[in-house]
Amino acid sequence: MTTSPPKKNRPTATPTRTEAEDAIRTLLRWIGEDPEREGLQETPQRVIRSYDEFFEGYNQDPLDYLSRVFEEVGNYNESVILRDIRFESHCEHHMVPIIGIVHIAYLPNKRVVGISKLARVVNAYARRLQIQERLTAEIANAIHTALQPQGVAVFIESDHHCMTTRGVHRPGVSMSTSTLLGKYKTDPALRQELIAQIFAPRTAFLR
Ligand SMILES: Nc1nc2c(ncn2[C@@H]2O[C@H](COP(=O)(O)OP(=O)(O)OP(=O)(O)O)[C@@H](O)[C@H]2O)c(=O)[nH]1
Ligand SMILES: [Zn+2]
Repeated sequence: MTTSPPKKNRPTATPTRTEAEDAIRTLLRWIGEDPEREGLQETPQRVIRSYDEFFEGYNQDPLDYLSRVFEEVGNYNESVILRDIRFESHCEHHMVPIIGIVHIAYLPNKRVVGISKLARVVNAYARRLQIQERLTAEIANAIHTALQPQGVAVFIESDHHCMTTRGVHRPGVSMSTSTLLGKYKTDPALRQELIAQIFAPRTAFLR
């Protein structure tokens, strides 16, 4: 599977910031607007600053976040599960938001990672142009490569704005994807237990 290319490996030369802002002026004219009217004069700069945030993942190496591991885990040998990690991405077909949640589980093999780093990995891949299937697989593969755990599972549920605000206009449709690696794939009982844990009702005090 191809992964989203980091900025430094991009096949085409990076335009200057001014060229990027000019492209926004072109789009403003395309939709019938006057880029010189007062309210729009600074919009190209604002849009490009927004792009810096939306697509910051191209400047991040997710494996860096997983490089600090902890090995003093006692004999902990059960799943580590993070549920409901919110993410914001953009679909690569229409460049409009995909908003959803990721659930991550891994079965450690003597090594664990700081839990915030898993959310950072999600961010590093989500803040690129994506399709959900690839986002799911990339998160799972990164954890698998970095931690070499006994198993990894990633579940994503999301809302694709390209289906709700345009095109087929179907609000309320959610897309679910999953990537299961290692024991979660090969051991049906473990998988079933995991799915029951991940999709169990949330404890009231954690809401
Ligand atoms: N598999 C997959 N499809 C996606 C994802 N995000 C958006 N899409 C779909 O990508 C497809 C692109 O289809 P095209 O026919 O090339 O584009 P389009 O003419 O804009 O299609 P419509 O959205 O049906 O109007 C659409 O069916 C989208 O719903 C995603 O994460 N995964
Ligand atoms: Zn789309």
